[in-house]
Amino acid sequence: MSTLPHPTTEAGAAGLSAILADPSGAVIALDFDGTLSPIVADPASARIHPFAPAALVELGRRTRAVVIVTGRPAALAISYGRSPGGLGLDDVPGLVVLGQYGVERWESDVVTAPPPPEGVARARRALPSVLAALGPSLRGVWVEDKGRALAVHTRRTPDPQGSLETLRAPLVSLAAEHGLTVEPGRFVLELRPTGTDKGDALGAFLVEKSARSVLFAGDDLGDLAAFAAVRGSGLPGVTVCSGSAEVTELAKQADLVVDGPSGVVGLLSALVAAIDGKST
Ligand SMILES: O=P(O)(O)OC[C@H]1O[C@H](O[C@H]2O[C@H](CO)[C@@H](O)[C@H](O)[C@H]2O)[C@H](O)[C@@H](O)[C@@H]1O
Repeated sequence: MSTLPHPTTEAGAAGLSAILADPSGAVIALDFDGTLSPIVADPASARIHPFAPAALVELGRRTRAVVIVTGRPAALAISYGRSPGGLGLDDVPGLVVLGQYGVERWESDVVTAPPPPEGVARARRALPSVLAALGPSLRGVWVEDKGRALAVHTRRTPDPQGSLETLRAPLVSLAAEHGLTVEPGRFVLELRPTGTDKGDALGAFLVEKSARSVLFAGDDLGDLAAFAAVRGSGLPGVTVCSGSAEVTELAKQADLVVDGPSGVVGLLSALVAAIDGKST
């Protein structure tokens, strides 16, 4: 028997009640890093929480849709979304991944996306000299090239927050010069195409699926747009914060705060049990 956590807001309580009363109309939407996948120092070593795929498979069988809304390339979320020797995200019935802040869509093993804007290639060429000009204080800064975006990470520098602040203004200028936007995250600043965010992606998905209710869980600043989309949809909905000491803004705006990815997985499992009438 698992216990379903209670939202602390009226809107969240109404959202959760609507999901439980009519699961076949519910969309369950989740961020990847920091929500389904514990934060690690090396982004290439990130892997989904081992119990997440099983819970999502069960939710996929009971709800309108499960969707991952992530800054990662969609195919990478699928690749990192497999538990060792177990189930993977691609086992979730009908799963859709909206990757790179909604620019890419993965569905039934096929990724669709427009070509990256030319500005990304220009920023890629200019970035090394921008970093070099900032000097040795940025030792440990690492650039993750995502094809249609460049993520500049500071987690592995001696002073991750200080390095982030040093980088902010030069990267904002570089982005502006090449028609890109800067997406701030957990010890990362991403240069990515303008024009869409997680809120646009989730909002359009809810319409596409004729959703009657929604739950969205995230952990980082880029997830605030998805929180706004839940409220802006006019549907009963629950916003969930995968809590951490690194980001506090999301918890202030969430209907429910849980303890990181393990708390999210506990919530998803309890939701399955509650839908089946088996939770406390
Ligand atoms: O939208 P998300 O699924 O949350 O992806 C956002 C970014 O997450 C990744 O970076 C974060 O997770 C890393 C692995 O745990 C961590 O090392 C890093 O400090 C975090 O910022 C990813 O590397 C980015 O590409 C994503 O856009």
